[in-house]
Amino acid sequence: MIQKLISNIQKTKAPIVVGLDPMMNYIPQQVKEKAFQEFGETLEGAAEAIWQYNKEIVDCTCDLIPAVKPQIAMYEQFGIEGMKAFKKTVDYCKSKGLVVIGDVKRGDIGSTSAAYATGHLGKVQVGSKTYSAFDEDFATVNPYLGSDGIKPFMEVCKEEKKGLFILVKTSNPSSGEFQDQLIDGKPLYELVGEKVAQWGEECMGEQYSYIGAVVGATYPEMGKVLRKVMPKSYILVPGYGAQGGKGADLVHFFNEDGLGAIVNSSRGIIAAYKQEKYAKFGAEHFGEASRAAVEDMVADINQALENR
Ligand SMILES: O=c1ccn([C@@H]2O[C@H](COP(=O)(O)O)[C@@H](O)[C@H]2O)c(=O)[nH]1
Repeated sequence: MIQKLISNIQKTKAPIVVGLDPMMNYIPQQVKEKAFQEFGETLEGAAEAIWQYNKEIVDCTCDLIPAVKPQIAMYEQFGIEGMKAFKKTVDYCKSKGLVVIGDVKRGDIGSTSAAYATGHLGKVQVGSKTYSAFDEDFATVNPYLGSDGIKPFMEVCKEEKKGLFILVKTSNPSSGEFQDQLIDGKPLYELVGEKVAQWGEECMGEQYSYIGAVVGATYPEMGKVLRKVMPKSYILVPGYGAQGGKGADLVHFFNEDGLGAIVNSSRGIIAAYKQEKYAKFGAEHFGEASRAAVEDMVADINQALENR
């Protein structure tokens, strides 16, 4: 799957991922009204609105982008109906040739991690039959329970040719409270980065490992260090746009080959129609506003890479 991600990035010349984080207040009124007319103001109605909103954004952007990152929390809050919209979104994006990164941030004791890995990346056994439940291509994983929480995910990735992005240095303002703590003079995020590089060696694709890392765009200096610590790991970089990250901050997340990083923007793309810059599209043409925001993001990052 890492090879498909790289080939999609090369084909589109867009080292970006669109975050499908469909919060209700981003969904235009006309989409919600139509869904509520059909299903009422119910969890099913909310899930239908999410699905229609995602579908329009994907239809308007899929030829420009290599991958999407649905954030499971935005679906899970609507219970089973929300999870059905999550699954429908995953399947639809895959049918459009996109790589799907499930932002699920799982990780637990070994036996529980094994079940998470089966559900999101693997196949579950039911009697004599097996089923792929959610079937994303990559999943985000929290490493802070240690190796036994990660190994079951790695095993499933090896079997299924899927991949992981392991949280190393997150983009949020308080990520340093724990992640920057020094242990024998080294910050914890660097130790986790070293571990990711080690795990990655066991899981090599042709050029890059299918065990990648998450490093926030909001910490470019740390990104520069971590790029060197994990030379063969793809870095998923959230924090562009709504959290303040810009193309110029991101050049050191990439390797000299122009590969090695994929930058996420969620609100900046899916709610672009609410920004002054894209207001001309109006809520009616929210998908076209997202398309314009994708074009601008790709140009910003590629220009920064050309000028480095
Ligand atoms: O360190 C991290 C890890 C994950 N995220 C997720 O990425 C998106 C960011 O959304 P924006 O709207 O582009 O800010 C969201 O799903 C987060 O849960 C992150 O931001 N930082």
